Amino acid sequence: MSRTVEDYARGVKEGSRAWIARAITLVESSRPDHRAMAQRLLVELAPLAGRARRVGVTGVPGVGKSTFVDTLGTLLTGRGHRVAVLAVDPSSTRTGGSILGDKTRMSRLAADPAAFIRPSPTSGTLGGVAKATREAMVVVEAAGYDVVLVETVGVGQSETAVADMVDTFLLLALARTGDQLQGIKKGVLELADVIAVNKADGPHEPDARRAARELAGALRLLRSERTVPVLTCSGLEGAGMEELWRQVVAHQEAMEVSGELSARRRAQQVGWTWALVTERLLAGLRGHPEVAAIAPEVERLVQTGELTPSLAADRILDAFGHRPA
Ligand SMILES: Nc1nc2c(ncn2[C@@H]2O[C@H](COP(=O)(O)OP(=O)(O)OP(=O)(O)O)[C@@H](O)[C@H]2O)c(=O)[nH]1
Repeated sequence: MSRTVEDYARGVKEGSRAWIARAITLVESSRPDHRAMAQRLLVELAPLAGRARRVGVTGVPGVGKSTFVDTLGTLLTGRGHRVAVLAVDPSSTRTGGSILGDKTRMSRLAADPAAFIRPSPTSGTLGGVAKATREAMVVVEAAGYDVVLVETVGVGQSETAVADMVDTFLLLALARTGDQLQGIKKGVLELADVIAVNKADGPHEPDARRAARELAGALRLLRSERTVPVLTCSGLEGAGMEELWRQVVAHQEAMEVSGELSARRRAQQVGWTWALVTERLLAGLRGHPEVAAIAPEVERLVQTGELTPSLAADRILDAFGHRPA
């Protein structure tokens, strides 16, 4: 018997883990009939979504994201929250396997009935992966998860994609000797709402504190318009985690008071709409038979220098039938 949108909606609303997982698989699917069902499901679930704290977590591989999310998530479920962990890992589309959101690396949370972990979708472009994660967020929120942690690793534009879907963007950093900003992309620093130097434990603690001070100083020069809290924490031992969550909540409460939170979410929805338009236009262009028919020859002519890239672009857009004025 085939599943109906009503089956999915009922299962998700009841908080059934199996139905939540199936619903996310549905929104990840690129099959046209699945896509149509997924959109109907999302319309059904949307009124129940939007009440969670949405937090992005980024940091270079090795910074300890899995351990951190495991500890933070466990702290929060211990306080009665229901925590969903999602991930955006565009590299998984190439390797076919997502490390982010891997349950075996979040052993406590994986066994926690108040938590739901979903690894990154592994098909499509960053745009496609981000779309699926955004829609998965609607599913988990409708199912009653009131904290959504979205993990990402700094590949390509993935941090921007995640910052565009959360309320608070948290950057995990490591204490390094010398230039503390080395290895952290400037663009990521600009996106961060809260920064924590992780692995501040044992013999590393003084280094981590020093790194946090230096980072805070550097940020004041970089971003004079608002102060970003720079803390230290240990995902492994738990030190600093409560204070870190307090700062995340403080960031969101300040935004709620100023009206910025709803403005941010509205702007994200509009930005998201245009991202979808771009994504679909590009997919339409690539799949267009006349474009496909001339593309190899146009590319050859560009390579031999017989056609300039600009004239080549005109030809491709002509074939698509959408040459801009
Ligand atoms: N001392 C210390 N080590 C940590 C801490 N958190 C993680 N580690 C260690 O750092 C290594 C990497 O940790 P993971 O949690 O797997 O994180 P990751 O490599 O960033 O992996 P991703 O989840 O892909 O980001 C492991 O050997 C952990 O034991 C911490 O707070 N303190």
